[in-house]
Amino acid sequence: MVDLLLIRGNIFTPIDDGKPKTLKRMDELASIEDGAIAVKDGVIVDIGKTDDLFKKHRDTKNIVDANFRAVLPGFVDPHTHALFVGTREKEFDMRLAGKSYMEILNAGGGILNSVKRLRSATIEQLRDELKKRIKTFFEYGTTTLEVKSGYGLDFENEIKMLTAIALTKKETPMDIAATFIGAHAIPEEFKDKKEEYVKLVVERMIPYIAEHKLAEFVDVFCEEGVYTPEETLRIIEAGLKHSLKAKIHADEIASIGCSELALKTKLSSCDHLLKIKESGIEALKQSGTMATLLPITAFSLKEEFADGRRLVDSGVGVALATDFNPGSSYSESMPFAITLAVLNMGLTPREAIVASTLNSAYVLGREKLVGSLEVGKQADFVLLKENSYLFIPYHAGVNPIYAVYKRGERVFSAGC
Ligand SMILES: N=CN[C@@H](CCC(=O)O)C(=O)O
Ligand SMILES: [Zn+2]
Repeated sequence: MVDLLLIRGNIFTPIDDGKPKTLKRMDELASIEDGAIAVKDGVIVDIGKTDDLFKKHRDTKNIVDANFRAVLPGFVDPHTHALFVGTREKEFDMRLAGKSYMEILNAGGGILNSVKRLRSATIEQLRDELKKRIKTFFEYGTTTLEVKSGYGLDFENEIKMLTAIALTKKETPMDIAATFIGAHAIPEEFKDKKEEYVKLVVERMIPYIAEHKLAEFVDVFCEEGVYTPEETLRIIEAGLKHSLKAKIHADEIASIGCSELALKTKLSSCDHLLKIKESGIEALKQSGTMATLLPITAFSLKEEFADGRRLVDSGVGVALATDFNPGSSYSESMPFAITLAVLNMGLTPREAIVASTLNSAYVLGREKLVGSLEVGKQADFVLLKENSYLFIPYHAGVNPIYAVYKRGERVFSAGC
């Protein structure tokens, strides 16, 4: 007997054929009108037409009627800074008045503002902050989430952040991928001795984090005035040597050769890419590195959006993420990211869904578990209020999510 039978859904899903979706394949969603999904032990064991599945599994006690709502894979958000203390709405106001993101950071605000507050928090406070935010992520349909460190910027506080993430993982059904980004800014105390800090990251933090399995990924803010491509490469190579996977923030504010690193080392993803040049696109394409685009950040910073259309047409695998953080993107909403990607980055609605599910599962190395609704994958799915995924960008600015299931258990319902 199955544990759950979802019936009468309009199912839309990418079909996983063993590699990230690129080019025309990114614009394809399989659909089952009046479809059903059978779930056993949190995993999809059958999927097809309601009539067929109902005959086979009608003895189950748990039947959910989707009432012809759209059913999609749960969103996979592969880039967030969701663990922080305190918001930065005053900086938002300063940006509206004309100050730039980098001016605020260079004056000791921005990321460094969040660092001051994080350092005085306990692990338990951090865990509670993250748990609270995970509730909101579920409400907006995210069922797999990357969370970065990067507001500690010293050994003790980076480890504290990653320990809080590990603690949270035990207390939530959300699947969390932890990323170490000790090189997220230059700590104030290392302002004039960045090389010493890079050494600390490479020689002390990475080996400790890898040994204690506190992170899956290493990340670097590769940017003008922050970490150079050379420093980034050293940090990434140290992470890879210790069996972490690697990703970088690249070409967000200036193009200084960061995405081009994809040709020199093994990166799971280059993220942001607002200012990517042809050489960067070529590097991603040749190396098969994914591009993770963060449209809410461009929107909040009032910057020109990354050219998603050009990246897709060049054959690069594109994923979408919220970049949720207290500075440049204070939104947990993947539906909002999808809306902006469709309206401002030139992606089709289908490409934006694939970028938020299967392609982002590839970025996090979870493609065998999540990202599509297929037999053998986790029963992570969302029911929309309406009958088509098109309502996500079309009915913009409202939450399109009706219910969310993680491993076959309901974790959010709009009615409750
Ligand atoms: N650009 C660097 N890091 C984050 C912002 C973090 C913050 O401002 O707190 C980003 O991806 O946008
Ligand atoms: Zn980021």
